[in-house]
Amino acid sequence: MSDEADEQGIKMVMAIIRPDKLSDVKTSLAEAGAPSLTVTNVSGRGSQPAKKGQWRGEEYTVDLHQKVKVECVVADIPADDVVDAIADAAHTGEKGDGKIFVLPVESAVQVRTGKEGNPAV
Ligand SMILES: Nc1ncnc2c1ncn2[C@@H]1O[C@H](COP(=O)(O)OP(=O)(O)OP(=O)(O)O)[C@@H](O)[C@H]1O
Repeated sequence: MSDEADEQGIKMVMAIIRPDKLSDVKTSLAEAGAPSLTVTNVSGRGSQPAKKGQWRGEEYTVDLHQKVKVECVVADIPADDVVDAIADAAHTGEKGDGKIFVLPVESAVQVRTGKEGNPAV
């Protein structure tokens, strides 16, 4: 474990990314040594402009965009490394690339073994 990871405790890196970047992000996380993750389909709003459409002559606005939420909890790997891995893989430079948040995690339990804390992650 690196000194940085030793001091950080358990962190959750939560990223909202483009769905079509999920595959690259998974590869990047595995290469960074953080292959475990949870993925959820979400919709959300940032600065990405709303989309206008028409249905049966009526105009409608879609202000929520389809995104993917990736949650990755780490203890032995610096959260910064995980953030970099996701940011590199998810970047296009266009509006709507998403955001990454880092949250402290109070505790963790591995259900199968009953291990707690860092070893559970
Ligand atoms: N402050 C926030 N709180 C919660 N979710 C957010 C927040 N900002 C962005 N998101 C989520 O991230 C998704 C992508 O955001 P988006 O990339 O549009 O953010 P932005 O940084 O405001 O804009 P851009 O990268 O286009 O300049 C949103 O659809 C939303 O799900």
